[in-house]
Amino acid sequence: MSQEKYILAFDQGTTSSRSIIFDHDGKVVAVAQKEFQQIYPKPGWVEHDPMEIWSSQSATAAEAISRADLSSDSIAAVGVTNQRETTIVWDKHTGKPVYNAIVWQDRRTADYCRKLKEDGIEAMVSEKTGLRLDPYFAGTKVRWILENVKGARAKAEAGDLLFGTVDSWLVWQLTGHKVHVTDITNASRTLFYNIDQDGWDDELLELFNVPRCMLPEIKSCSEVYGHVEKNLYPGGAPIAGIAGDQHAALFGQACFDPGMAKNTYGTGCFLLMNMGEQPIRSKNNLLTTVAWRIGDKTEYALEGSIFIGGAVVQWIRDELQLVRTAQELDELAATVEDAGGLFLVPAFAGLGAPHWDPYARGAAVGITRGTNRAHFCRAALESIAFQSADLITAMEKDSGISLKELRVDGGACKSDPLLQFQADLLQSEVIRPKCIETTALGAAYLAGLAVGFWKSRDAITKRWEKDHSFTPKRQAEDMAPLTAGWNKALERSKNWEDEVDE
Ligand SMILES: Nc1ncnc2c1ncn2[C@@H]1O[C@H](COP(=O)(O)OP(=O)(O)O)[C@@H](O)[C@H]1O
Ligand SMILES: O=P(O)(O)OC[C@H](O)CO
Repeated sequence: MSQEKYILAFDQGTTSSRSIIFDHDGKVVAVAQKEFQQIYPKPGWVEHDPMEIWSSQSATAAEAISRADLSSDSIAAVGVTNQRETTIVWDKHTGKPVYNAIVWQDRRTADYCRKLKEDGIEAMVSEKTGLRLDPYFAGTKVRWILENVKGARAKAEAGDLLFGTVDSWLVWQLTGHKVHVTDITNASRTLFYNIDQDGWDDELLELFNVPRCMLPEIKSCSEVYGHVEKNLYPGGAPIAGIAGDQHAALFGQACFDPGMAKNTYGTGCFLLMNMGEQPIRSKNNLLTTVAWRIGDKTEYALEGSIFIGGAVVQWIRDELQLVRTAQELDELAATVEDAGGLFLVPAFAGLGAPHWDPYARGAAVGITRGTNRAHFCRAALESIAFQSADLITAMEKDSGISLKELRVDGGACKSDPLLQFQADLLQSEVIRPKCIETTALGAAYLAGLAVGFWKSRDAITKRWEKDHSFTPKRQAEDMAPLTAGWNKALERSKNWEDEVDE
């Protein structure tokens, strides 16, 4: 067994839990991954079982440690990164969740958000939080649980229930129900966090009718929060880094200077641009979010969030069953030059930035007698790139920066046809790094910095390595009609559902 030290990152994503062990060079030593059940109780609703989130995550930790043939004491620190906004409420005495986790994609609070908007509340909420009144964020989900789960409100008010995003839930479990914390990036996605005053906001808590005593303590992204219980893996290791997955990916991509941006092509797509030490407000329907806090220094980012990215590939594979694997979809998409006039708008969970329409639903338009399987595959990949390009247009307007290069990561960035089309649409360079597990890597770096495993950000910048660069092959004027077609298709998908609540 090795005597060297390593960092273990817990990457709790929307569709799977992963544990990845990194060495001092930031190289992957072992990976273990476990998918878990997606629960769709009604159209527009998405839930996870919090106990399965925990059991899948802890099982992968044990498996990764065993695959690398390490003992728990070889782990210098643990970093935690997570699907954000997904909301869990549990009983602090029994440790049992009072309801399933309500997932970030869940639209059940759309009508409530609409009512608040009609009451003219959104400007106040956006001003305080940098977010929007959209079912995406945790706040209205917590309220839904308190309103709809029998006995929950009374228990919450008596101080018997705790709320947490997935990071809080994992740390609570890892520490044997002792530590109830969150980090500032996850806090900044709740609708309870005041971005200027840097703390939970009483006016917002009152608006959503959520007792303050349920909330976790807000911490930085890189410090020791507690230690893993002895009977768990890796027993005794310090938990020393926490960040929401998109913030961790920005860190893992070494986007440390203002203007540097990354796009993660996972279940959804999330584009973040480092904005430095000022929380710049978007005028183009993006979000202002905390990039990270290390020590006393907080840095901010502008974010564009797309709800369905790589998930459209899964949909083609699992629901339409046009292909057996994502790789087959890439290969088939590469057999045609274009989508033959087909546009697919995967608004399955409404539209996120920059449209923010929880009532939008998926649309496929431009179908002709000649439309075939390959066109569907190609249109699916193109839809991911079109949505991302919409974010970049908004971000360039907000930041005044014309993006010269985009760093990419996440499962779907393995797709060459997707990244080539993205470069053509953006007319800029799209760069895939050697390590595309940048989310886990970012969490590992945050944990490693806290315990002195790595000394500085320079050490991280030096370790970032390019794998492949996609440069535009088509002219801007060739792409313009495609963008026009996409915009027409988008309009067809908007404002489709009338009601989302029960
Ligand atoms: N070769 C590929 N081409 C296109 N999409 C892919 C490919 N491989 C994986 N994906 C997509 O990547 C997504 C998974 O990425 P991942 O970063 O693991 O997601 P998450 O962290 O959101 O669970 C899936 O939606 C899958 O369809
Ligand atoms: O699980 P992912 O990687 O799709 O990320 C989900 C996001 O954090 C939701 O905001």
